[in-house]
Order: sequence, then structure tokens, then C-alpha cells
Amino acid sequence: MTLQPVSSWTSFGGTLSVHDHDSEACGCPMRFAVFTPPRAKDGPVPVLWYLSGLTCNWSNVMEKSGLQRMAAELGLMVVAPDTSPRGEDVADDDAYDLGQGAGFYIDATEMPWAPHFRMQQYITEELPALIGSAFPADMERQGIFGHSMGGHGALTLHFKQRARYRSVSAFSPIVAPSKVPWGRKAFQAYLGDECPAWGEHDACELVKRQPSDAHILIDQGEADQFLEEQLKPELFEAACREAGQSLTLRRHPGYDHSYYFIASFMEDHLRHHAKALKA
Ligand SMILES: N[C@@H](CCC(=O)N[C@@H](CS)C(=O)NCC(=O)O)C(=O)O
Repeated sequence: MTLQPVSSWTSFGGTLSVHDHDSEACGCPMRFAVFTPPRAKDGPVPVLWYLSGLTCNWSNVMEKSGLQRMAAELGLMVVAPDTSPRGEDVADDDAYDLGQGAGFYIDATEMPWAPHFRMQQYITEELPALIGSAFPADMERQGIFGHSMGGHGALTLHFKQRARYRSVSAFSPIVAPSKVPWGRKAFQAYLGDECPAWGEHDACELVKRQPSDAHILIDQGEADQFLEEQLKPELFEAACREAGQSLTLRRHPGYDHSYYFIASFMEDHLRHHAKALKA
């Protein structure tokens, strides 16, 4: 697997670098960004995966959240993958919540999506192998977090691969995709008609099947325009209570769905992961 360098900047003594590579899982070129903290000069550092929301790519979190200062201080590597396969040969939809920019971190089984929309395999297998071989990353210490659709990805991939992602948190996550319009539309398209398989990609279902040992941190703005229709954190709160899952869900008056909200609480999330990963 060859990495093509796209950009590189020094930031807070570390490096923010952007790379292209040909993805086998997605069958197209993919782009991702890595923040490497200064401490990585002394040896491998823990890796934190950030999964973005609808319409995003690597740049939203790297340009708007201000994560570099605290990731540098705590010695965390942060990887920001894209949210879907992209390109002229890749299926798409005119709507912002389906197709390119809306991969939902699952492997599609339905046409026309199945040939390229294999984001679960890409994020959990192909990209970790690449990061482990090309960067000073301690792959025994990985955590995962994300925003909105990426919060859904972080929670579900944690439950699917608890040994890989030892720490987990989310900003305004979609916690019950089987029950809300964004998730139902994507699952219908990528996985087909509603069936038990949908539950395998739904954080509320997964926690009830088997809670994890991790302590989950979720931040949610109360002025989020998607709160009541798409996010419904109360469903995850109830599922965690029923399952005995350790959870801190913080509701913040006045904050919306934007990166101004994410930037306000990014430090808390990085500290949450650094503590769990013993950075
Ligand atoms: N109104 C937005 C809906 C999508 C949206 O709010 N995306 C969120 C994630 S679900 C986001 O992070 N957008 C990019 C940004 O704020 O930088 C649009 O149509 O683009």
C-alpha cells in the first residue's frame, strides 16, 4: 500500500499530514489526515480515531476543532478518515445524507452501493494496518470518537471491536439509526429492507446485547437542530441504564450541532481518551 503525501504542516510541535492511497476495501482512492504529536519522536503513541459527520471529510475536525494543542500536550495521535468513498465511478445521491459524504461506517450489501461503500472494513481493517506500518502508532492503545454520523460510527465500532477500541466518546451522536430518518434512509439503501441485521449497526441494540467495560462519554448540545428528530440521546441513556453500561451523558444548554460546540468540549474528550489509554 503506497501513501501519496498531499500536505504537511507543523502544528504545536507536532505534524498534521494529509495522505492519499488506493483503498482495496473501497475500490477507489481515499484521503485521510493524521496529527502526530511531538512525543512520537520518542516512541509509539496511542491512536485516536475521529469519525466525522454527514458531508464532512478529514478537514472539518482538523481545521475547526482546535484539537492539535491538546493532542500535542497529551501525546495522542489523531487520525481523521473520510466519511465515504468518493469519485466519478462511485455511486452517489443528490441528497446530502446518502451516498458520497454519508457512508455511515458500515459495509453496504445492496446495489448500487455495495462495490465501494465498505467503510467498516476500511476503518477497522485497512486503515489501521496502514497507520500501524507507516506512523509511530501504538496499535495496542487505540480509542475512537466522532460527531453525529461519526458518533454512531464510534459507538458501534467500539461495541463491534471492543479489544481494538479501548476508549470511546461522541459529540451529538446518532444513537439509534434504526429508528430515526437519517439512519433508516441509509440502512434501507445500503443494507436493504428492515431486518435483524440493522440492529448489528445500532448502538442502542448493541449495548443491550452486551455492554462494554469502557466508560462512555457523550456531549450533546440542547440547541442542536437535529436533537429531537435524529439524535435522541435519551434512547441510548435508557439502553445503557438497562444494560448496566457506564455512561456520562452531558447536556449543554445553548450549544448547537456545529464545530463551535465540538471545539468547546474537544479538550474534555481528548483527556477522557488519554486517561483510558494511559497516554
Ligand atoms: N445543513 C448541513 C447538514 C449536514 C451537517 O450538519 N453536517 C454536520 C455533521 S452531521 C457537519 O459537521 N457539517 C460540517 C461542518 O459543520 O463543518 C448540510 O446540508 O450540509
